[in-house]
Amino acid sequence: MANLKPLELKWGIIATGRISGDFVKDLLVDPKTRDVHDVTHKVVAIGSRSVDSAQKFIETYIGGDKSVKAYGSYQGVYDDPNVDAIYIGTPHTSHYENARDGILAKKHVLCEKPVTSNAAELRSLLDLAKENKVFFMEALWTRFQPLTREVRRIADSGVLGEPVLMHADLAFDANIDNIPKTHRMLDPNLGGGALLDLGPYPMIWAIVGLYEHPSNGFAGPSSVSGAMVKTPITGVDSATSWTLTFDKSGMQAQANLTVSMVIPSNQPGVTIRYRKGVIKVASPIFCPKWFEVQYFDDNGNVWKEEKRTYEYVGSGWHFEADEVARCVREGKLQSDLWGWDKSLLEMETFDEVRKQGGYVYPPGVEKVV
Ligand SMILES: NC(=O)C1=CN([C@@H]2O[C@H](COP(=O)(O)OP(=O)(O)OC[C@H]3O[C@@H](n4cnc5c(N)ncnc54)[C@H](OP(=O)(O)O)[C@@H]3O)[C@@H](O)[C@H]2O)C=CC1
Ligand SMILES: O=C1OC[C@@H](O)[C@H](O)[C@H]1O
Repeated sequence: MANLKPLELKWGIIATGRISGDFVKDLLVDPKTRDVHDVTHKVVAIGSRSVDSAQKFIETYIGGDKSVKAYGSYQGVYDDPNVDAIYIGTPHTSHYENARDGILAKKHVLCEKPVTSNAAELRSLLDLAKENKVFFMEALWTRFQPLTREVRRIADSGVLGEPVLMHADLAFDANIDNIPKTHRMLDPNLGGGALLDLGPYPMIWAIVGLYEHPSNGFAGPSSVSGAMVKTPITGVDSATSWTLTFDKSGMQAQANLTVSMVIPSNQPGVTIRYRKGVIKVASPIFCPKWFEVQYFDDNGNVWKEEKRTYEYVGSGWHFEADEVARCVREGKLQSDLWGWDKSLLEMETFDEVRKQGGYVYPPGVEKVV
């Protein structure tokens, strides 16, 4: 790797909201600060519904760099021959159309979470990515952070035995009594609610902890059971709980997952309980900075404990960007770490939990059913 000339991936950014700014700040961090020498990133185009917003974004985040093109439409970015890959930072319910248009223009795509509004939209995008031979990935940034890779390595080593039970929780206070009903967290037309916005994070930990565990062998859950609390403000879920049972291939384990957008604390994080120990991952679970492992003796007493902490320049979104660049360099259509099967498991789970919870999108939201 270190001997290769670094690949410079040229990015076009779709939308100028909060997460696009966070992502671009991380793209501009020198990869060497995280010991990455095989890929680099360059932002070459910004697309917005308003050219003024695109220009303002360039001034705010890219120091007014005149070489970056500002477009008053997303299509301008898709059509720009200088763009290799697009990053989609629009609300959930636009992801399908933005990704489709980008793929049809033969751009590689990194699309924010949740990747689509439902599993049918995602399946349609995966077919299109295959047909057009472009890389496609949901921006589940947590999966690429060094902490998550290390949790996987320890679990894979077998030292903790099989997983049995896990809990992953993410909550924050979205101030729903005071934001407009048209805000993306509240508006069902924008896929509002806790499940779609926060649910990808408990899911990534269930996938890392149970689905990916060697004794499960990537078998899907045998059951999904969920319940929702709906806010009277717009009817979207303010809190949701769901349970996944993994017992199709020898391992017998359950994930209990919870999200809320009305609690101002994101404790308790993630706990994965194995037959011979436990891994506790700190909150916030989308970008934890430490985890600890307890090792049990034959009587279930702790005989060893260790804690690992992580620090790096930037906020943690650059690791997913590095993964995109490496996959593009290798001609891959999907990532080994967050492949299409995982986004599909996430979206199929959300479809089922919404069905059980009685959350029906308004007509026209789902572009593929
Ligand atoms: N990975 C992470 O850590 C995070 C991921 N996210 C994900 O990113 C996506 C965007 O979230 P966030 O940045 O907070 O949202 P914002 O509301 O801050 O920004 C969304 C942007 O999308 C564009 N847009 C296009 N259509 C619409 C529409 N109908 N209504 C509003 N905006 C629209 C706008 O950009 P323009 O005017 O330039 O076209 C807008 O600025 C969500 O899917 C969310 O789940 C969000 C936060 C953190
Ligand atoms: O991805 C996210 O992570 C952090 C939350 O604040 C945000 O609402 C969500 O979109």
